[in-house]
Parts: sequence; structure tokens; C-alpha cells
Amino acid sequence: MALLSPVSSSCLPRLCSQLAAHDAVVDTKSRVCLSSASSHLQRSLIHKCYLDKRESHGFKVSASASVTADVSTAEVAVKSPIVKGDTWSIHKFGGTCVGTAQRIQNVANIVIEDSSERKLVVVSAMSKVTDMMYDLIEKAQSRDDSYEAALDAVFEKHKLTAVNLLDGDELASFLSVLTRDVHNLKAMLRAIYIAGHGTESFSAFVAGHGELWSAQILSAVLRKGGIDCTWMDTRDVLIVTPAGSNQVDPDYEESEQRLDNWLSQNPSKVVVATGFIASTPQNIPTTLKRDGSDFSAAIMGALFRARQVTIWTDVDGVYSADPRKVSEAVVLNTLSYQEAWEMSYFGANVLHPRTIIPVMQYDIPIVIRNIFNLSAPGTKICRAPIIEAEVKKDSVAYVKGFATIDNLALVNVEGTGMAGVPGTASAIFAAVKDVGANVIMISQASSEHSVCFAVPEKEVNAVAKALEARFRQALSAGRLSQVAIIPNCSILAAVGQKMASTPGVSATLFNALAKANINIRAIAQGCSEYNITVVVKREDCVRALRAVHSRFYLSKTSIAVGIIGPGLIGATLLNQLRDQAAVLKEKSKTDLRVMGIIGSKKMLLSDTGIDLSNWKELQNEKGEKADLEKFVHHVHGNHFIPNTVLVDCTSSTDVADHYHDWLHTGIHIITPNKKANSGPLDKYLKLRARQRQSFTHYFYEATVGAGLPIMHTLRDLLQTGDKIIKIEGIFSGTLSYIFNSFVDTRAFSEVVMEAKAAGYTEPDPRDDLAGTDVARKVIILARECGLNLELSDIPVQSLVPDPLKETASVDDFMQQLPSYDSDIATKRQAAEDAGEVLRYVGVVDVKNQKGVVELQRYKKQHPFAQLSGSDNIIAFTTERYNKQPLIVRGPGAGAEVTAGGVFSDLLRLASNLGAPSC
Ligand SMILES: NC(=O)C1=CN([C@@H]2O[C@H](COP(=O)(O)OP(=O)(O)OC[C@H]3O[C@@H](n4cnc5c(N)ncnc54)[C@H](OP(=O)(O)O)[C@@H]3O)[C@@H](O)[C@H]2O)C=CC1
Ligand SMILES: N[C@@H](CC=O)C(=O)O
Ligand code: NA
Repeated sequence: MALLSPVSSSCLPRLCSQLAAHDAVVDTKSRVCLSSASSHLQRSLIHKCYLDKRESHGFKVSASASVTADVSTAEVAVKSPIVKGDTWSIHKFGGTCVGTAQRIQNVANIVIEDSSERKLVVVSAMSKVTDMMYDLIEKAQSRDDSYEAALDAVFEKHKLTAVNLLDGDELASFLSVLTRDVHNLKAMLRAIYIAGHGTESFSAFVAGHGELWSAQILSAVLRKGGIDCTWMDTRDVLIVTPAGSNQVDPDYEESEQRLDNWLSQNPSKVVVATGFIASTPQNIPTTLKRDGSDFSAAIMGALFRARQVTIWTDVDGVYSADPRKVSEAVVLNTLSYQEAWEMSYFGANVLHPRTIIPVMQYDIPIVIRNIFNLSAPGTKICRAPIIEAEVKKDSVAYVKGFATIDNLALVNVEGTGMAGVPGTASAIFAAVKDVGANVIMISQASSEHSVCFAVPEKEVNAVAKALEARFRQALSAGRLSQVAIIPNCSILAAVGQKMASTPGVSATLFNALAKANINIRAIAQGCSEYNITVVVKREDCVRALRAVHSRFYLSKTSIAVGIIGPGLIGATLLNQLRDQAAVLKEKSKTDLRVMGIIGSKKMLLSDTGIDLSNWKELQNEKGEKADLEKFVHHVHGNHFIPNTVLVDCTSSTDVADHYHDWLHTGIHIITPNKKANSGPLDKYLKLRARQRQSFTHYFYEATVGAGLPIMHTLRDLLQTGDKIIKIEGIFSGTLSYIFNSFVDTRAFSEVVMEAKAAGYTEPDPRDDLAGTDVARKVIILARECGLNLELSDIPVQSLVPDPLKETASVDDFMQQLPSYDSDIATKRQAAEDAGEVLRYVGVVDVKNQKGVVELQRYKKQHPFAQLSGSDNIIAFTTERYNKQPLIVRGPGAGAEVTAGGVFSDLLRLASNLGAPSC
């Protein structure tokens, strides 16, 4: 309240007339009350008229009402500000928020915590109460006398809640109101019971009691907390008129007048108002129908010209996508009013568009907050699209969210007779309208040869029939070729106010879908610029949603990784991934998320990504029985990341046999396992064909020379048009190590043991000693060069002593090996005596279409004699590298280098899927 003290009595008439011109009320004791004037008027009156010109007008102004004027002449008090304006903040609490006594207390605490000068709190009925009230009417109408007991239950619920929260006069007063109301309701329900019928307004009257009681309880709880609070029966204020089915339009003018009156009589700083209910212009109780309480809060926000409307709910805000489908969906900080409309159309957990309209005209923001998580700031829906700080200024910044609609069918009306014929579209959609179908999306290419549109699946047959009937003549004359139905479709929409004016948004969207191998059936984008809609197959929809969401909201390239075989190489790879993950995310926007690890006995699955710092402990604690099918299904299908790669770190043929099917379902494969590429030729050729058809990637750098860039080099040579003449070299790290270390008096078995301990050998070292491992590498290279060779086509010289070839276990073999040391020692000595060394080499003779694997003797000056440790050396003789071969040399076995080779394939995959280069 502000006090105006006229310095001279001559000022009073002037002041009063000025205030009267602004609808202010002058009371009988010459007090001037501004309660019916707007806050704007009040401010301008005080600041402009009286403060600035007080000398000429002769007024003094005291800002506080507590100052009593001591004037000899007249005294004018400006009562209030019980006025509307931005001192008011509106809160709305739904039924769940006031579902129990404890929750009502929480609501009261939240209201008390809000530091706004004035607060209007809109409440729904306690949860389930509205349904209970409608049920009473239903029962009474159908002459079911259990309505009485049901009403008693409603009474008890509210009585118990009040008893828990209130005491003394407040409790007594509420209970007497409740008793009176219930008594009246009983009488009314009895009347309905007798008549067997109740009107709609009667239902509205009965149903609205839930709000009346919750508002009164909350208001009493606030008073108990020391707050100056009153409650508002919004039926006294809010006037609405019916507007079509299940909708009403607020009468703002009438409501505003009633609100002004109400405020002039109820000066409290905190008001608890009933949501959902209102009156007709004839003062008949009614409701705001669907989403009623949110709508009440928005209308009140507009009537009060409030600072903000906060809608309290049980989610953290509006998500960038349905969090049940995309577990990495994020809560949006801000949405424009238009974006909120778009999202709500697609069923996102946003306010009904109707709720946004009242506040939009006064630029009042709506904030959606979680009552169960007060630390979450919620989502602010306001006018200007605010670019979120965490998102950079690129196309990504302008997409706010993604939403989907399922159970749709596309209808495609096609024919050459449509082009340039005015009225075709009108005839099509008139036919659709005639069967009452709702068109959800329309797309027509400018060639005008087809019009395609989406309708709910359940309506599509009627639509097709209507179109066939309508265009029977055109169809039989061939002017229209078909009315085709494409069932099982879904719509995926990207929403963002500024996205369409930003180059690159649709490219990014389509690119993400293409990378996830998702086919787009139709596209629509209006020039509203808020929404790009694509139609995809229903079974692809969630994957599509995840693909685009991860493209816009996660790292640029997110790949779900499944590790099969966490043995020496697999475990080393996991460690390397653990150490490098953050750098990759930061520098190349690549998120390699390990969603599962499977060995031959146990597997560990995660929905969000395994913590690689303690996966072994997790596997022990939470691991389950290995099941490869379930594993693959989990990694590929059960999460938010659209791209999947399986990394096979086993040496198993069984696992390799699955590659074909995995590639077919869009899974990429990376492996150091040589079995698939060196197995039966026809299987290999089918595998490669499948991989090309399915647009998947299959990388296997580590199968030859471990981490050395052998496959990569060969592919580059081939793809750039070079012709390979010969590839020869030392392809076995194990055998290289053995012959590099097998010197002087050392025993052969001893160096084999060392190679095994160093992690160079195959899981079964006989694969190395028998030359099979080298033969496989020769086959892999030969096939890469286009030679159709089988493993059996490669003559192999085995170093496994004949008697040990059939030895059952690796351990037995290793134990018995020393007995045969002398055989190989003799060969080595013979070479040395000739100034030569033994080297185990492989050759791919492309020119003559053959390969060979053999133990050779080389002069000590030969490059193959210069190696050390587990070095491989591979020489490519090609048309371009003819005089001097291209040579790759370095350690060709061991855990770190091999895992490193697998890792580099993963990065190659990421880069093929769109990751930027560093
Ligand atoms: N060592 C090296 O320097 C190089 C190795 N390679 C290749 O790397 C691969 C792995 O070698 P390495 O790590 O030494 O082998 P390991 O024997 O250490 O590991 C093999 C892993 O595969 C698992 N496994 C076996 N069969 C299956 C199956 N059917 N399903 C699921 N998991 C299975 C094993 O699980 P469990 O333990 O539970 O049985 C184990 O975890 C091999 O193909 C090898 O040729 C390639 C280049 C160099
Ligand atoms: N056992 C193999 C490992 C690499 O393929 C070797 O020794 O080269
Ligand atoms: Na390699």
C-alpha cells in the first residue's frame, strides 16, 4: 500500500479525478484505492504524476502504507497493490503433487520458498479424486447405490489428510465445510439416483469438489505456516464458453473484471486457486476439460500478467526425445512457444498447445519442473529461442528435440494424369475427409506424378477404398496408375524453431539416418521452419530416433561396441579403450561405448556402457551365462546408439561363422581372428558379397602383421589402381622371434616357451609352428589380391614334430616338445655353417596365382636376416614399386600391438561413420 498525502486540500479533487479516470476507487473516507487499477497505472501514477510533479500538484508520497499521514488538510491513501502484474508468480500443482498429506506439505514448503512478492497457486484435486467423483455420478446414474459408500471414501480421504495437516480452528473449519459439501453432494446424488440421469453441468459441479477441497486444505496449511493466504473458487472468476468438442474458450474480458473484483475483496499475498473448474457466462459450473489445471494456470498467468507460470510435475522437464526410447535423451533448458507446440503434437511430455496460448500473448514464460527433484532447473518455455550455452553454433544448435508417431500408413496416389491438372489434390483430400480420416503428413514432389500422405493405420483401408471409388474412371483409363498403401510406417520429426533457416540441418539428419542404414520413405518440411518430418518403416523407427538423437546430442559418432573374447588381445584392447575414451570423445567426437563383453562361459551386459576400469570385477559380480545370441541382440538392439560393431577377439570358427548374418543385420565387424577370411572360399566370397550389399564395414587389419599396416597398405595400393605382383615376407611374429632368438646353445623348445609367454603365439602354439597361421595370412592376402585360393592350395612346411601333431592339449605339447629339440637344432647348425640363417617365410605369388609357406635359408646380409624380436617384414612388389619393393617392418605379434591394430580399425570405422579427423 502506498500513501498519498496531499499537501493542500485543493489537490484532492484533482487527484481523485485523475484516479477516477483510471478506474481507481475512492472510498468514503477519502481514501483512494488502486486495487482495481493495473500495476502499471499504479506505478505511473505514483512515479509520474505525484513524485515528479509533487510541487506543482502539491502531493507527498510515502511508499509504505504503514506511514500515517499527518496532514492538516485531507488525507488520501492509495490502497493495495493488490494488483496484477509481474510481482505475481503462478504455480500449478497436479494431482500427484497433492496426492498425500506429506506431498501437500511439500507443496506448501515450495510455495513458502518462492521469494516472489505475490503468488497464485493453482491446485488439482488430490490424485484419483476426480476419477472418484466421476465414478460417483456414474454409479448414481446407473442406480448403483454403492455411490454412498464411494462418497464416504472420498470424505474419509480428505478428512484424514486434513487431520494429518491441520489442527485447531483451521481443522474444525475445513471439516465443517467438508461435511456440509458431502452432505449436499449426497442429496444431489440421491436425486440423480432417483432420476437415473444427471446433466453435464451437474457432473462438472460434482467433479470440481476435489479441487475445492485440495485448495482449501493447502491454503489452510500455508496459513498454518504463517503465510497470509486465502483461497479462490475459480468458478467466481474464470468464465469460459464451449468451443467445439471437449474444448472451451476463456472469456478474458469478463474473467478479468471478475478477478479485479475478487482481488479488491481478497488482499492476501498468496492465493490458492482451484484448477480445472470454471463457470459459464450464465454462472453454471463447468470444467476446462482435458489438461484442465494446466490451462487454468496459464489463463491465470495471463489474467494476472504474471512474471512466470511454473507447472510442477513428476519429470525433470521436456526431453530432447522420449527417454523411454532414447535413454540418453537430455532435458531441454529452453523451448520457444512454437517448439513446445510442435513437440506436444508428437506426444512429448509438454503442455497442450492450448495451454501455451494464454501466456504467449503476454510473453509470460512457463517453466516445467519436477516436484520430486527440486535440484533440476526444469524446462523454460518462452518466446525467444535461446541457443543453449552447451550447444555450439552449428546446425546442431537449432534442433531441439525429436519425436515419433507410430501406427501410420502411407497412401501413394500415382499417375501421369495428375501433373498439371488443377483440383487433383483437392479431390484426393476431399475423399479422405469424407471418411473422416486425419491426414498427418503430406508430401508431393514437384513432378506432380504422385501425392503421398500419412494417415493412422486404422483409417487407411477406408481411405484407399474412398480414393479408388473417387478415381475409378481415372484408374481404369490409366490416368492414375495406382492408389498404393504402404503399411507399418512411423513418422520421425526433428523440431527446432530456427533449424530450417540453418544450412546443413537436414543434411545432418539424413546423413545420420543413412549411416544407420535406415531407408526414408517420404519427407515433409513446411516453410514454418519448425519441423522436418520423415517417414520410415515402423521397425526402424526407434533406431532412427536414436541415430538422429545421438547425431545431434551425443558425440558426432557413437558406436555400440561388443567385445567377443576378452582374452589376451581382447583384454588389452579394453584397457586401451579405457585409457583413450576421453581423448576420442573430446578430439574426434567419437564415443566408443562398450555395451557387452562375452567370453566362452560368461558375459557382461550394460544398457549404458560398461565401466572399463573394473569390467573384470563387474563380470564376476554381475556376469551372466554366455549366450551369444542374447549378447548380439543386446548390443545391437537394446540401447540408444544406432551403430553397432562386434569385435571378435577369439580364434573361434564358430564365432566367425556368424559374421555373415551379423553383417546382414547392419552390424559392423572388426577382428584379429583369421578364421573367416582363411576358411572355405565360397563362405568367404559370400561374406564379402553380403558385406557390400549391406553397406556395412568389415575390418581385419590385425589378422596379418598384427598392428602393422599391412591390410591397409594393400587396400590402398589396390584401390588406387596399382597391380600387385608379389607379396613375400616373414608373417609370423612367433616364428620370427623363435628364429631370431634360437642362437648359440639355446634350445628350440625354450624359445617357443618364451614366445608363448610373450603373447606372440596363437592360443594354440602348434598353429604357429605348423605354419598354419602363416598359411592363413598368405590366404588372406591372396584373396585380398583377388586370388581364389583355398587354404589347402598352400603348401606348408610344418615345424611340429610328427609324433606331436596329434597331441591332445597345448600343455602336453609344450611338455613333450623338448624331446625333439635336436631335430631343428641340426637344421639351424647346418645353415649357420653355411653363413646363413633360418627364416620362415610366406609368399603370395599373384602373377602365378599361388602361395607358399616354407622354412628358407638366407644369407646373413639379407634383410630377412636383420630382424629382431617378433619383427615381421613384408615386401610388396607391384607395378609401381617394382625395382624396390614397398617394405613394412616391425613387431608383428604381441598383445599391445595387436590390440592397437584392432583399435585403429575401430577408429577407421568411426571415421567411415562420420567422425571428424583430428
Ligand atoms: N597374439 C597375437 O599377437 C595376435 C593374435 N591375433 C589373434 O587374436 C585372437 C585372440 O588371441 P588371444 O587373445 O591371444 O587369445 P586368447 O586365448 O587369449 O583369448 C581368446 C578369447 O576368446 C574367448 N573365446 C573362445 N571361444 C569363444 C566363443 N565361442 N565365444 C566367446 N568367446 C570365446 C576366450 O574365452 P574364455 O577364456 O572364456 O575361453 C578368450 O577370452 C586370435 O584369433 C589370434 O589369432 C592376431 C594377431 C596377433
Ligand atoms: N601368432 C601370430 C600372431 C599374429 O597373428 C604370430 O605369431 O604372428
Ligand atoms: Na596388420
